[in-house]
Amino acid sequence: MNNVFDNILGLIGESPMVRLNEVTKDIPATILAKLESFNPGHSTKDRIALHIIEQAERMGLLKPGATIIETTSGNTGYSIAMVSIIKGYKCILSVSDKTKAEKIAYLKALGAVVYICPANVPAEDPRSYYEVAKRLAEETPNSIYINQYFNELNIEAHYQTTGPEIWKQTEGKVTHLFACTGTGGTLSGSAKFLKEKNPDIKVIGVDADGSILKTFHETGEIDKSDIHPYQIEGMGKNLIPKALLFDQIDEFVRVNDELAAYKTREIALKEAIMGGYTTGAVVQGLVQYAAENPFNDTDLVVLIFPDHGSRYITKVYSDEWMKEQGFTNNLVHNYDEVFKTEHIK
Ligand SMILES: Cc1ncc(COP(=O)(O)O)c(C=O)c1O
Repeated sequence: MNNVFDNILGLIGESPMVRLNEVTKDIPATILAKLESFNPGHSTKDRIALHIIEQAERMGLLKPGATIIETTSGNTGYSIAMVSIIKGYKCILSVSDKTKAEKIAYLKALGAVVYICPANVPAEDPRSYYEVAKRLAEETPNSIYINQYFNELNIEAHYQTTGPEIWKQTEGKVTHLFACTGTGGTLSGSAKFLKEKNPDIKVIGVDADGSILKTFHETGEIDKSDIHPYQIEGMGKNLIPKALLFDQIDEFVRVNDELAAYKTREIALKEAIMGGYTTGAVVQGLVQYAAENPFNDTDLVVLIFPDHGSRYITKVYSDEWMKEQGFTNNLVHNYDEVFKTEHIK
């Protein structure tokens, strides 16, 4: 039999790449997007969920009927819930209240128990999703806490899969790698592998306006004045994750909610790739970087597109949501022309 798998987990990894032809056409380099939405859980987080859970099994930490606990903005939760079903574990997730209802519905559809916690409290506040997950892990017998922000297996998952895939897919010709950083695992693990192959590869992290990561990379200091609420889910942080290897990253660019939102919509309209909000953010990061650091036609740039747009239907893909945010100053599209819906009565 060909292309047949024992269960859904067999489909994790080996995500395809697609050339961007329109949204980056002013940049002379070859730009390839690695589409992590082709994982069965529709995001890059399938890789870490499978790797961390299987590593825990190998170490004898997971007994039958165990409970797996995690903090997540949605994607990691979906992936853990998916792996838990196939492997017979229970799954408890604490999520931020920035997470849209449809993302939570996805988690519940896969049998997860979900705790919704306030986003805009310090990480050490007992109501934060970090602290809630920690408490639940302490209170629940026969449980493990994945702790993706502080788990080095998060980096290892990408070191063993995403990095080698990028090397193989580009036949070793990749010159630049861009990814949004949340836990930092995707970029750190991929970068570590790729820089071992070729130390000249430039690695650029995309941070959120409202997050401390870019300043920390440049100064080694946490600047609390950087911190403010923002809308993009899954990237940027108000703490320093251990899964982020700052020394593997050459530079950070910081993108804001508004420009990332326009770019997400533009990618859907011009490339027919309906990515999540951080898909727009990574392309926006490339555009900003390219304005300061010109590329040439021998450069081969890989962008990680972390997840699928179906999880953002009531957010960045909702015209009403865009207008509520004040994101109406779109230089690329005329809202009335492009975002028009006609009702025939
Ligand atoms: C939508 C989305 N994009 C990007 C990222 C960043 O990936 P990483 O945590 O590996 O840095 C995440 C992580 O939570 C995410 O959910």
